Amino acid sequence: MAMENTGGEQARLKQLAAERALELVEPGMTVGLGSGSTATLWIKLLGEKVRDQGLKIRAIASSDDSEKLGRSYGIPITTFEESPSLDLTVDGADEVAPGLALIKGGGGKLLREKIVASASRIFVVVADGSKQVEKLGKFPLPVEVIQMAEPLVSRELRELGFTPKIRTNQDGSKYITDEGNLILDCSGILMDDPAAIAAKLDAMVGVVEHGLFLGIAKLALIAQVGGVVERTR
Ligand SMILES: O=C[C@H](O)[C@H](O)[C@H](O)COP(=O)(O)O
Repeated sequence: MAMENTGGEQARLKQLAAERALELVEPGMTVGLGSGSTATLWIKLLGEKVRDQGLKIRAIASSDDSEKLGRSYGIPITTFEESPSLDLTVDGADEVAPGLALIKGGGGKLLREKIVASASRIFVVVADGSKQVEKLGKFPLPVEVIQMAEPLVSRELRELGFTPKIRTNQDGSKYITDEGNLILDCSGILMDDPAAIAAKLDAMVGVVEHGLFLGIAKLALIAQVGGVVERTR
């Protein structure tokens, strides 16, 4: 276990999960490109297949960064107008709990990630073993909010028992999402009933989206020292 915690070993495990997920891609598919370090490894592998082996796919990206990366390999980027549903999306997660309940959004991309994931026939999570938890919530839950509503939403989140913190950049400025909103990182609750919390967040005016992905993932590819474990819902 100790080895899994070292940065180099964690990077190797992420790569293993990404490699396994590449096996799921078939010619002709429309795929969703996730965001974050693990999804990035998968996009690079996919991009190499497109660039070097002529694999024919189309993609919709869950962030500006992933779209740019995909385009750099020549992956054709499409839209929901042209392709209303996706065959497969591969994305990372910050926490993976039983039932494939997830916290996502550590990189701030949760809004488009959830749109892309929800439009996918198969949503696959790629992660190293450190992301597995029994209960969600040790990783602060990212909640994307409209800027002017932040004080109101923060108050409601505190009433629920969360400690919300506005996400900032390294220079101390507020982190702004690809869609121009703020992220509140909400700590303080280990979730016995994530669905109940999701319902409360969904009902808050000013909340654009939150990082609880429940009932969306069909498969998780979790890379551990012994190999890649497949977990289904
Ligand atoms: O907003 C970011 C995404 O939800 C990422 O997929 C998540 O934070 C996991 O990222 P990583 O693979 O870098 O741990």
